[in-house]
Amino acid sequence: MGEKIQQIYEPLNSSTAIALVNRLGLFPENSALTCSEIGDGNLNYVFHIVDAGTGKGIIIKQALPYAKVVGESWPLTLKRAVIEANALKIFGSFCPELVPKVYYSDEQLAITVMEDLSHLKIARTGLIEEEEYPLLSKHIGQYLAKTFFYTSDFFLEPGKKKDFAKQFTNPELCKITEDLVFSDPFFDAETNDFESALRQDAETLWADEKLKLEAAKLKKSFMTEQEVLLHGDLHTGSIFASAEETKVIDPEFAFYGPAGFDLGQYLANLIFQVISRKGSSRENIYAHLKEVWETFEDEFSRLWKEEGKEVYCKTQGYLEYILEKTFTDSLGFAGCELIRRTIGLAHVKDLDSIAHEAERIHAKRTALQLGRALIINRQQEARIESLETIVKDSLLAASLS
Ligand SMILES: Nc1ncnc2c1ncn2[C@@H]1O[C@H](COP(=O)(O)OP(=O)(O)O)[C@@H](O)[C@H]1O
Ligand SMILES: CSC[C@H]1O[C@H](OP(=O)(O)O)[C@H](O)[C@@H]1O
Repeated sequence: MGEKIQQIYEPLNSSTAIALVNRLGLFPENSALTCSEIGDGNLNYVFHIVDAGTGKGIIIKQALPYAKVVGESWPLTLKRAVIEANALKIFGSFCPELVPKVYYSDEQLAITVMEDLSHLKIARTGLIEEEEYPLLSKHIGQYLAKTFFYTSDFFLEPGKKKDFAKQFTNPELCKITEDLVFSDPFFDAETNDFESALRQDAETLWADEKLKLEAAKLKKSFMTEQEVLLHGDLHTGSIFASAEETKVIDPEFAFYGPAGFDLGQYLANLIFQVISRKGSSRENIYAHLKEVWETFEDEFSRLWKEEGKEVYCKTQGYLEYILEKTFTDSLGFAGCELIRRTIGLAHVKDLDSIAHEAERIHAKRTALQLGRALIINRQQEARIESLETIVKDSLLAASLS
């Protein structure tokens, strides 16, 4: 790889992106390079540079000094790029087959140059098209188990873990989640975004003190429990997939937080598929819900038994306590994600793309009811089988209402 090039920040365009990869020597000299900006996320630029001769590509992701989805009125730290590059490197060291390779990163330019995954499809898009991903949830279960275990106090020397926690202090991006996931959807906040047909449902939710107390507890957990290095935004739009491969991208929200958060976001985004699908095609998603938890549980338990360094790892019942806490928390976090993506800022295509208005509103109402049920009942539903039951009960209740 070429030497480090000192830069001052400027947003790239196609020609400066090509000039950059040439300076870095990432393609053979005189390659015929083309570049297009393909970013479809809320926050950043993504440049896809392809060598027309070989078809080989590379990705440059660049943070903008503001949130792209809102514009310059929402300034946002460029430091998220260095957080993302470092998180990709750390997660890639635990599960190289599940994370894109980082070729180069530059804090000043706020860029990460990484492996081109264009041969894969964003899992959300593929799931909406009802493509089957037989290995997706097994891979995500393994990813969650390894990133959880190897960044936790069960494996790391306590000083090293605290160094990591300091390195991944990410206050501005955490604040986005604190507001958009844990606060705004539970109040009549300006950022909320929903169709007028859902106003009554939103108002009922804002008046629900029992629900708000539980949301407050989950927010506190998110803000105070430094258990593991989280991805921080593990929805199905942050995962590339095919029938054989899975790659987790976009960890710019990475920070030390409660272990159940990533799992909860993944579960919730699968649940959007249960809600938006009809009939027997839901079964495939129920299988994913079970698979991700069971793989996580098996792999995490194996790592704990074989490599656990914490003195209490051999104490009867401690592993079971940690697993139960993680699962229970994940249900609560999943509930917040379901509510947030339905009436808060930054929706999901799974629901928004339902063309028929009455069906779409019905699906969104179901997501709200299910989100509430998961948050309120998370302590009583400590088994994976109960998750399928609670989802099925909510679908049934919604169809009767
Ligand atoms: N490594 C990659 N290879 C190919 N395409 C990518 C890669 N990373 C991102 N993309 C494309 O860019 C889009 C936005 O990337 P993402 O990291 O999610 O950005 P944001 O942080 O703005 O959400 C993805 O949905 C995908 O289409
Ligand atoms: C104004 S940020 C909203 C939303 O955007 C992020 O998603 P992504 O980077 O995957 O597009 C994250 O989920 C934030 O909550």
